[in-house]
Amino acid sequence: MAHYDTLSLTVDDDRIAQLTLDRPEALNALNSAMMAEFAAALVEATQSGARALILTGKGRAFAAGADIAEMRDRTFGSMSDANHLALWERLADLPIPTIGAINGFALGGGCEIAMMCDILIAGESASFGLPEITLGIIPGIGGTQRLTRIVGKAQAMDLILTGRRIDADEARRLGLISRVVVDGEVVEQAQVIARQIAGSSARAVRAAKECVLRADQSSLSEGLLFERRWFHSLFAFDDQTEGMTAFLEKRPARFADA
Ligand SMILES: C[C@@H](CO)C(=O)SCCNC(=O)CCNC(=O)[C@H](O)C(C)(C)COP(=O)(O)OP(=O)(O)OC[C@H]1O[C@@H](n2cnc3c(N)ncnc32)[C@H](O)[C@@H]1OP(=O)(O)O
Repeated sequence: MAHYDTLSLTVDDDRIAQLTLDRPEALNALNSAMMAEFAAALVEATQSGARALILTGKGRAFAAGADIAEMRDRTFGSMSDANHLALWERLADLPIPTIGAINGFALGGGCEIAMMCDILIAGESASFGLPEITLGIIPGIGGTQRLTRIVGKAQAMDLILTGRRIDADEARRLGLISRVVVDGEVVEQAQVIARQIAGSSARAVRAAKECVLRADQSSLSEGLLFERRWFHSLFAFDDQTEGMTAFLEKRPARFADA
């Protein structure tokens, strides 16, 4: 793995990649150096053959948002010419499942990156919010769009216009995250989920991810057709025969790429 200054990337023997944001002294504030390294690390993780990626933060935050010190003196020209913050979107395009393991603060851009993950689990004392309004700006890493799709207009307006923070239980009630776990066990629990995914058929996992994501972006009839076509196509591969044979022979399936 390459050396990074603002994050670390590991890939273990089970082909689980873990990307850890690593600027704990600034609560993992997302600066330009981290954004460039993040994009490079995603490429490296994918090329390593990883079957799932865990994203977490070092210290008492997942990430407390974009780096305010770095942004304060920026101008409209420098922000728009550089299409600032656009690189973070690469996470949403990753072909393998992503699991956000949220410890502590996930605010502003931290919350927005978390919402890009496919599966999101958080420690009991994690907190989420989009406080950009208090800085005289709005979310810039997809926060208004993703939050509205996830929780609906009224809740999104409430959270974005007031900038208030919510705890892990409220985030789960609203649908932002899927599981709340004991603080300190977030990464461990994410690894359990990642191993389960890595032991499944790689093609079926990819198909499932593409279909679920399609649900957000297409009409129901297009989504249903997309799902059915993927379903049919999985019968072209050995994993389907192996999965069904294993069930009938009452043994665990042994998928080729697991
Ligand atoms: C543009 C959009 C993306 O769409 C954004 O993300 S804008 C940023 C939105 N985020 C915020 O507004 C959160 C800012 N941070 C806080 O409100 C607080 O730090 C806190 C998360 C509530 C934690 O407060 P606490 O009192 O526990 O800790 P400190 O405030 O002393 O923070 C420690 C240390 O980290 C620095 N820091 C925290 N967040 C950021 C940030 N977003 N950018 C830059 N630096 C940040 C903070 O300045 C402290 O540094 P120190 O004074 O110790 O040098």
